[in-house]
Amino acid sequence: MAEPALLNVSNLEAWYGESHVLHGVNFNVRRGEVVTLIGRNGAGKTTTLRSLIGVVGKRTGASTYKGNDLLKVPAHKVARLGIGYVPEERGIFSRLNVIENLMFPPAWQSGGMSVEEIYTLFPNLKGRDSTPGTRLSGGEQQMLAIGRILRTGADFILLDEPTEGIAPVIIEEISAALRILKDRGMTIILVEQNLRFAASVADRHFVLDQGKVVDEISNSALDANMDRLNRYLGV
Ligand SMILES: Nc1ncnc2c1ncn2[C@@H]1O[C@H](COP(=O)(O)OP(=O)(O)OP(=O)(O)O)[C@@H](O)[C@H]1O
Repeated sequence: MAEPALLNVSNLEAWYGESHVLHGVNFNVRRGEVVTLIGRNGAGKTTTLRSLIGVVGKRTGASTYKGNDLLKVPAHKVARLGIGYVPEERGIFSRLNVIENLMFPPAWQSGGMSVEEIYTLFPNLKGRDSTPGTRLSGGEQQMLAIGRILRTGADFILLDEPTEGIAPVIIEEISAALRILKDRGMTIILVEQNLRFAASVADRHFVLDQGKVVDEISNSALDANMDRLNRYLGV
């Protein structure tokens, strides 16, 4: 029998105050998979990630993860389940240097990466311990934001637009790092607008439109479905 999904999101609805943003999101993620959420600006991709970790207003539906309904888990307890969130704005502290940023979150689970392993994964960070976090380039800050989460022992990573505003050469390095993490058994949900990058790491793509998942495309079928996808994206 097929292994049940690691995460099963069913009929997820979410609100910011009076504003009803998600209208019944359905998708699942298997252990060790990389899936993307793609869609136009405002489709609800970031809100879907934020709903999983409990930082929206109201949520309804269900989101089953390792036997827990995430919709019943308060935001401050989600990290203890091994879920790590890397927000689009990255959240690097300007008053802390690289190593202080890296050491900031507690290691919630055993099995997290050591600082050395993080520097092997992201060599740009090596030798930069005392550089203030915000002196790094955007791409290096993204590496630091991902590295910081890997140290906590999280094995399920929610990554919001890691390539936004980042130089192509660094995008390739992040893509290579994500493939290494996948080989190590990590499960990743990636919100992404850069289809080339998404295709370089993902197994499946879920298309969001107006607060719903309207399509699922396997990575191997991406090229054949480019016209359909571009219609969703309004390209
Ligand atoms: N804090 C908030 N308060 C009220 N409405 C919000 C808030 N954040 C987002 N929204 C609205 O919710 C909708 C979905 O936004 P969301 O950020 O999830 O979209 P997205 O698909 O991630 O797009 P983008 O790529 O632009 O971030 C949009 O209409 C947005 O204006």
